Amino acid sequence: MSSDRALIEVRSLTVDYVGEHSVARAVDGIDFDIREGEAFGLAGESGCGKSTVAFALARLTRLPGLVSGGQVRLNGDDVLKFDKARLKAYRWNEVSFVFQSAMNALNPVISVAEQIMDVIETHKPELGSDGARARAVELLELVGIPPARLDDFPHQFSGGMRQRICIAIALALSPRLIIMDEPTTALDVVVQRDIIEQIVELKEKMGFSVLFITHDLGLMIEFCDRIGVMYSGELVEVAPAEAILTNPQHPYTRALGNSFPPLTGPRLRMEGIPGTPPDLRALPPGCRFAPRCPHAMEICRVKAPELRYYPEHRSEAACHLLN
Ligand SMILES: Nc1ncnc2c1ncn2[C@@H]1O[C@H](COP(=O)(O)OP(=O)(O)OP(=O)(O)O)[C@@H](O)[C@H]1O
Repeated sequence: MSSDRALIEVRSLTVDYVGEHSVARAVDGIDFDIREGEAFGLAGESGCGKSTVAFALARLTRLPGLVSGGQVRLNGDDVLKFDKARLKAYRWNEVSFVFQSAMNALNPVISVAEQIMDVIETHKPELGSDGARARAVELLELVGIPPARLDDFPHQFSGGMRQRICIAIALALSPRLIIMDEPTTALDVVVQRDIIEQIVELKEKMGFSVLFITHDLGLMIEFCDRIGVMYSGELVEVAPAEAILTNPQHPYTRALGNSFPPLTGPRLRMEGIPGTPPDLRALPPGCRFAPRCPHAMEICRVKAPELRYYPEHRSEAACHLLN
């Protein structure tokens, strides 16, 4: 169950990719909260900045990427200002990650036991080797892998099982937030769904929050409590998943929804979104979606709309049409 209390508060987060001759602002001053126990999804077309946000939250931004402004607050402390020692405690203990390629990051010549225990022993040396092994057994059971396989090597597992092992490692220190960036994209649809259902179950049982990124909007709507829709480095709508599905406010959210197959009902012909997102180095004035928006008005081309809360729709949206 998610609460109304914020676990992570993102404020005016800005991330640039610095080139020799230009700067691309991949994330431009975004604000959102991830609440305790909630699954928060980030949606949007490829290149809109989702992974850049995930990396910034985890303090994993690397050059040419540069967090150039804003805050990521955990219990009021700014994660972006953590020193090395605090960062060590933050990673794995408070936040952990499962990326699409995570399963390939497992070392093929080191047993699963050692790889799980390594994370535990590094961060909780007081448990000792026996304690770490007992925890590893517990974790494998949690993600549905028979503990008898603890001493096997990654190559002896299927892709789906390797990804479950990565989830077990991410859960090892009972973090409060797990960042999942396309965690199941490389897997077949049935395995994807199994794994996501298991994550939901674990989330309910253990109470952690999830930041979930996937190209599969249907899966996101099913799995997430709230969804933030990004376009061109900005959040254009933040709302409960159900509202994103049934009552989207921003024309981009609507267009995104129409470009995905429906969760249920007859198969319809999908409409792609005409046009392409703007070049981050040459953004249009006004609303960034205006050049592609079927409803664009004069004001949209000159004045950028602000993200505002519309209680009647339970949605925050940035669109002049709503004013
Ligand atoms: N290392 C980099 N150097 C320069 N630009 C980058 C770099 N990484 C990402 N970008 C740019 O930043 C923008 C945001 O990229 P990001 O990967 O965060 O988007 P995304 O929404 O996660 O996309 P996808 O769904 O394809 O993963 C894109 O325009 C991308 O080209």
